[in-house]
Amino acid sequence: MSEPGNIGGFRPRRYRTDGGGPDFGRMIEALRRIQDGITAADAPEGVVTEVADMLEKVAAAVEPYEVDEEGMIAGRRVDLPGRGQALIPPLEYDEWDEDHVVARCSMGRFYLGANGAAHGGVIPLVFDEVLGRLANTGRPVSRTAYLHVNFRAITPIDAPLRVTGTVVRIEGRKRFLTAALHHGDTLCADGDALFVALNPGQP
Ligand SMILES: CCCCC/C=C\C/C=C\C/C=C\C/C=C\CCCC(=O)SCCNC(=O)CCNC(=O)[C@H](O)C(C)(C)COP(=O)(O)OP(=O)(O)OC[C@H]1O[C@@H](n2cnc3c(N)ncnc32)[C@H](O)[C@@H]1OP(=O)(O)O
Repeated sequence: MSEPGNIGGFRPRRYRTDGGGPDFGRMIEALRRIQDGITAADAPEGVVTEVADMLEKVAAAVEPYEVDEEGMIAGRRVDLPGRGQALIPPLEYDEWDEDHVVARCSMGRFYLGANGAAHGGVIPLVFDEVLGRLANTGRPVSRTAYLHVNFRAITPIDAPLRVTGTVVRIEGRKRFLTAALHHGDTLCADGDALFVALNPGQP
């Protein structure tokens, strides 16, 4: 299923149209490979130097095109895995409505904590992303007031994971949601969150 086109009143900016245009998704996919590849590598000195030179050239190529937040593409391409923001693991959504969401993802070496387990910080990131978008689906924009996470079992990297999110109840501006992360039948983590709808003018 493709991701919904209008979330919480935000119209995602689509840089590439059917008529062509820059392939932003390909660039972010390459960046994700770089993140995973560099994290996993123990390369010889010549390769490290060569890669550092290339990355400095990459940085110099994009820096002249810096725009303010309104003009940004990363994080706004809701049709791309992880919204085209390389911090967020590449989430693919299978089910989505105003009450629940089911998504898949796999976390590469970039997200490794230790001993094959994902870093504990990435799981709240995934929950905040999935629940934040669910909380804002068909509703005015809200922000996370709290997000409580229970780590039930290690979350393996390079393995298929399933993320579910549910809207439990809504009380005025307050939206209470729960999330779960599974690897097969194993519950790796669950959590509950409060999102509060923003008042006019609230950042
Ligand atoms: C989110 C915008 C993204 C924009 C991106 C643009 C385009 C991209 C396209 C699509 C993307 C779509 C979605 C984005 C995906 C993920 C979103 C992630 C969301 C976040 O990652 S966002 C960052 C982290 N987040 C913050 O940066 C919040 C900092 N914070 C505050 O901004 C305020 O703190 C606020 C607004 C939360 C509340 O402040 P406030 O002044 O408006 O309201 P107040 O304090 O009166 O609370 C009202 C009632 O909530 C209760 N309450 C409040 N806090 C509580 C707590 N902790 N525990 C228990 N109860 C609590 C009170 O007790 C009261 O309850 P009652 O009414 O019953 O008394």
